[in-house]
Amino acid sequence: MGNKMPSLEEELFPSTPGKFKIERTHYMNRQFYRCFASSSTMFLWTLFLIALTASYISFHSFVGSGSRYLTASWGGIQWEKQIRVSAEIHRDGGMSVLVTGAAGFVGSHVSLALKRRGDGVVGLDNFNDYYDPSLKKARKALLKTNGVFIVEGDINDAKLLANLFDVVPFTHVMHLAAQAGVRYAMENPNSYVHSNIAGLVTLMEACKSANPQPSIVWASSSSVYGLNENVPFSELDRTDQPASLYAATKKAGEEITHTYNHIYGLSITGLRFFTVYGPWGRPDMAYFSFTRNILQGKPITVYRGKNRVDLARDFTYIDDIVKGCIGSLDTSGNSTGSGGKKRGPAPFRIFNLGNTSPVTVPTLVSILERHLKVKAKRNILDMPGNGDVPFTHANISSARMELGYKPTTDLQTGLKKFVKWYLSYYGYNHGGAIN
Ligand SMILES: O=C(O)[C@H]1O[C@H](OP(=O)(O)OP(=O)(O)OC[C@H]2O[C@@H](n3ccc(=O)[nH]c3=O)[C@H](O)[C@@H]2O)[C@H](O)[C@@H](O)[C@@H]1O
Repeated sequence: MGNKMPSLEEELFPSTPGKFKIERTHYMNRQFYRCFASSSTMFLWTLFLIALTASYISFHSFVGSGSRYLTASWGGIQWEKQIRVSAEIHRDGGMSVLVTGAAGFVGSHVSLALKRRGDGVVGLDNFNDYYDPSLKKARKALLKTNGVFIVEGDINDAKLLANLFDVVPFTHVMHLAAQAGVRYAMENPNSYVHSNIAGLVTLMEACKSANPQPSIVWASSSSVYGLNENVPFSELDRTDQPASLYAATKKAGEEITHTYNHIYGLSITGLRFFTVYGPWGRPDMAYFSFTRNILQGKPITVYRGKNRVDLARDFTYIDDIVKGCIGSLDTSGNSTGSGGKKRGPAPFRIFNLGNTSPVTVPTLVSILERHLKVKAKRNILDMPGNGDVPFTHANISSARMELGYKPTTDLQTGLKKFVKWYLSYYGYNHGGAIN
């Protein structure tokens, strides 16, 4: 009997289902001939096979729903192990954070920063194709080499969320998964409802039922200020005049999270991000698509507001946003509920995270031209009624006071870092479509 027998784990969790069948048949045939060489050996083999079958059945009842573990893309012993390892905390007083949208722009940066300081991080992302999924896969690979495991799944999958909370008692959730983009909401409105409303509620349900309940920090948007004209935008200004469906779903998110805070005692911090940019950024955003088109010698469309006024944004560099996110996690305070019941009041906070110095879109283009050393072909167009707002400008005194938030990167410096990354990632001759 010189042949190595497959271990129980190899039998139950073959690397591919096809391999399982072939190897097993082959193995059985060999054993069949050997066994029948002697009847006493045959008796022993019968006993062995009965024992093997019994342990197979009992193992399945132990894991609860065997079919899910063997057929779903998530689940299983190996999967759980990767999650536990990724969630391990390596510093005193550290936290274990579930980061949704971890393969996204902000999500990947926050995950890395948390991991580097010793916190446990598990990512969740559905890798949808709103923009080139290969960029998301590249971010995933970067996170993997830094010890962050990203689960491939959707925040609408309540079973998956419950399972994740069963495996790891997350202290915090950094919720960054969303359908982003202001103008795309006219093309695909339902994707905003799916991720920003339905997905958010499914996540809140999972958080409220988890024991212990995590504290939640999540991404709202500067777009909630909509048609507000008070500048700079303060958290106390009105936010009931959204200009796009995207903004409306983010505003709805602020109201939805408030009810979960009120009814279930979940600690909630909503962050209104102001046009975040930087390395590993989102290809659908203006600074990114302008860079691609300028390098390819293609024209760019620069929108202009009423009365030929330039549009302006309070562009905020990714590293500053990451600091704001981590400051929010560190100061979030605990959720108070348990068993789905509120035990006392919990914090409910909303902060602007901006740069406090708006820059016009034509100036953004000029900075890019300088860094790229290529002149842009500009098409100036009156802003269509597509959900855009003319300008944004953040008042950040609240975030400064409560989170110690202090942006330090101006647009010129931040774009230089972006261009450097862009050229190293795509090269000068990146010809393929980015979106
Ligand atoms: O701060 C926010 O809340 C939002 O910031 C960005 O939205 P937006 O400011 O519209 O960012 P871009 O799409 O990069 O547009 C920036 C500016 O460039 C202008 N633009 C955009 C595209 C284009 O082809 N031409 C052009 O002039 C837009 O009108 C806007 O004024 C993000 O895309 C949203 O996900 C985020 O929530």
